[in-house]
Amino acid sequence: MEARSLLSRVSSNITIPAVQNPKKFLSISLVRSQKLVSFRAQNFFAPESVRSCRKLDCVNSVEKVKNIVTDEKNDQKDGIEKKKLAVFVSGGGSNFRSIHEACVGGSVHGDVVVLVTNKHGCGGAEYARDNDIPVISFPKSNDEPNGSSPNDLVAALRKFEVDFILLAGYLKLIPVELIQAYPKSIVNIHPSLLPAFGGKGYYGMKVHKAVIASGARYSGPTIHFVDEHYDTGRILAQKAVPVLWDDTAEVLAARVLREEHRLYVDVVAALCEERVIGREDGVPLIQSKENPDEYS
Ligand SMILES: Nc1nc2c(c(=O)[nH]1)N[C@@H](CN(C=O)c1ccc(C(=O)N[C@@H](CCC(=O)O)C(=O)O)cc1)CN2
Ligand SMILES: NCC(=O)N[C@@H]1O[C@H](COP(=O)([O-])[O-])[C@@H](O)[C@H]1O
Repeated sequence: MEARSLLSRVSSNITIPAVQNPKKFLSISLVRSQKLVSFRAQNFFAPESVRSCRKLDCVNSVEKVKNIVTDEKNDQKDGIEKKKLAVFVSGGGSNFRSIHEACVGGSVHGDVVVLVTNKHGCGGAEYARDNDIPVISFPKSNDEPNGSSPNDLVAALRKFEVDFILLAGYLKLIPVELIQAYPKSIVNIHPSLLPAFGGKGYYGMKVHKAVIASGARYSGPTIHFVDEHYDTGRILAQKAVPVLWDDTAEVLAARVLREEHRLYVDVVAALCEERVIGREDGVPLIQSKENPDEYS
């Protein structure tokens, strides 16, 4: 069904406070002119000094989005605070690097405040250390005897005042403790067009080999919210790329990865600018920065 047909007009701006769980308070406002809900979780576990009501005024007018004013001193852009990001990696971390570079360059209104990995020697962790980004090992394992427990990791992420968790080539299952602590605030990038070629066993080159063996003519990255199972959370963004007749898994992987870097930066920018809107049926949409009446 066309997205527009699901969008109907409501007469006034209604704020519906909904406590999603004792650790979080979700303030949801219906946008005046469309039945869309923007959401941001407020973290009650932040120290009192930084706890602030970040109830979001939904932005749906061209004026508001276009007249974005950057207040460098207070890390604000048109009243929207800069978001604190935790990135989870297991490997080389090229998606992590492109997100970090976008934060440093200003195209993403966020800061990577901590890196989490199950491989403390991986390329992503090396890059984090080279850029003075703290590294946390998770989970505890034979390889990582100093790894954190789920509850210790949640406590650490609270101390870093993390707003969003970005999985970028992280190869372990995120436990329910983390998902409950960060509702609608954990996203993952997967290198196929989910729901195809996803789930346990589908990661890295295994995904691209399966795509080629299937004869699929298209593949591409999917970014989705994370739930308690592998690759079954709500899809937020996708980008199709062609699969050519003579592609090897490596060639296809490189083509998909180039699009991953672009797509993830665009999605993280939307998350940090609070342009992710819930459609009436629960499908998350991204509001266009250039034309706020358009969604994708
Ligand atoms: N709760 C969730 N955790 C994670 C998700 C998710 O959607 N929900 N996404 C994955 C990333 N991922 C696909 O995008 C993925 C990663 C790893 C696996 C997998 O089968 N892993 C193997 C172990 C691999 C290893 O340790 O080297 C396994 O579990 O047997 C599937 C999909 C991140 N976490
Ligand atoms: N199922 C999870 C999965 O396969 N994730 C994939 O791992 C790669 C990590 O690359 P990077 O470390 O260079 O960002 C990326 O292609 C990402 O989509």
